[in-house]
Amino acid sequence: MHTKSWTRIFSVKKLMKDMCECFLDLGSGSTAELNATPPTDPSETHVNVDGSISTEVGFTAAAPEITKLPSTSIGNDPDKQIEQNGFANMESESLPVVSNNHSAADDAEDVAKGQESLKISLVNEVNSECPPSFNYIPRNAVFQNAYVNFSLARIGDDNCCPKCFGDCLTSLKLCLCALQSGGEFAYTTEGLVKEELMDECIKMNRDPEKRCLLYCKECPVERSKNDEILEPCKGHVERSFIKECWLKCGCNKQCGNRVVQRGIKHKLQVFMTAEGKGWGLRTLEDLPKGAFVCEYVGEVLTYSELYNRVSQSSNKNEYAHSMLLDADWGEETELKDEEALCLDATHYGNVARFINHRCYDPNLIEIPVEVENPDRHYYHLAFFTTRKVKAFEELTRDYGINFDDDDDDHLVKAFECKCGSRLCRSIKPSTSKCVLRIYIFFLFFASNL
Ligand SMILES: C[S@@+](CC[C@H](N)C(=O)[O-])C[C@H]1O[C@@H](n2cnc3c(N)ncnc32)[C@H](O)[C@@H]1O
Repeated sequence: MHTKSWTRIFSVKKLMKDMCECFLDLGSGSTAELNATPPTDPSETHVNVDGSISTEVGFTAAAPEITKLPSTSIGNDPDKQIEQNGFANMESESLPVVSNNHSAADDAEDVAKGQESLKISLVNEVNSECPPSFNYIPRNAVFQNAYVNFSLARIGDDNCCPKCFGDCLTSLKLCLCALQSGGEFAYTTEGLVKEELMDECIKMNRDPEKRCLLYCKECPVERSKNDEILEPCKGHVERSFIKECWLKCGCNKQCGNRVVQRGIKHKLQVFMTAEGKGWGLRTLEDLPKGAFVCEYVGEVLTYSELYNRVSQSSNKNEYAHSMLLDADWGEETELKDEEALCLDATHYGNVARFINHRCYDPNLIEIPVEVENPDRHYYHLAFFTTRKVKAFEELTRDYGINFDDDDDDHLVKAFECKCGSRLCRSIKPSTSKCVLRIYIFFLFFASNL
């Protein structure tokens, strides 16, 4: 324990790396701090809410409501072909619409193509870049090997609240679903995540040093590498779950413990960021703290399926749109391949694929939400606001990237962060901090001579 905390405070490798960066900085006379662009003040942004744009749009036709996606040969081939179930024809016939014609304008008016209860517009007032081509899906869809079984028979009476009626939130007795959300209802009667739960989630996410990590006995991430020697698990952040009422519960559809399953309820817009982060997502209305914004939707893949996609791809940033469903990893002795799941929104996804990263103090946080599946291998990743958010503010989340390390296992590869946070993790240390670190470095070596 003592050694662990000492290595956390003093990492020789990190110190050497910082020193090299500092020497380079001193030589060039520039620091990332000086280069960091502050985020645009939302109040100064001119927004075209009606969705009219001057760009071309390249969205493909939306996927039908399916729970199984066909096998795809997605990889480094830009002309990806979908091989089975006649999807190849559907794709090539409707792909891609890249012109300033009527359907492009329609796409800009509603990125979701009518599949959400609200239209989600798209604007680009910064450059002439076209939005990426992807299939909008409002709900997760299983790709191939992932084991996701929504059978009612799998939900035991202690995994739902069959004896409840009406609205569980207003009932005097705590329902069985609430007991699985840490012993209380996660939501207020206004449909917001309760303050205490939100603050606990923020604390768990904010400081990587204080995160509680769960370790798998045999980690699917390491297993996928197929190396001769299986590396130990690097750990998965422990998270609080929300359990929502569902089909087998006795309450009605309007029950206050059903929020994420109702879908997007606040007006959102995809827009081109001015800071060079590419496309981003913003709210068009003021949001209170704890409000549900959207869930991260994509193809449900096993980790090894995702690993194969990434390793076959020549563009290492292509899979920046994927997230692990690892909140439960490390709880069991051994996780089977088909139970170690992740979401990939690269080719099929929803608006969440546009959410950019902000270090330390983003205005969104992801919380695992259990709706259909009692085993927690599969769950929904839902984004809620961490504070009040003003209309036209960009919505951001912390990807959990450590810009210092060459973290090869992270699905999103490190980029030059332009989040503008005062506590941005990719900002190199200032000259004074640098001098101090050099001093500590020499002290350390002197004391070891
Ligand atoms: C999930 S995508 C987010 C949407 C993306 N901006 C787009 O145009 O599709 C993640 C990618 O967005 C970019 N990005 C996200 N946050 C950023 C940040 N704070 N600074 C710079 N680039 C960022 C990086 O290229 C990253 O790999």
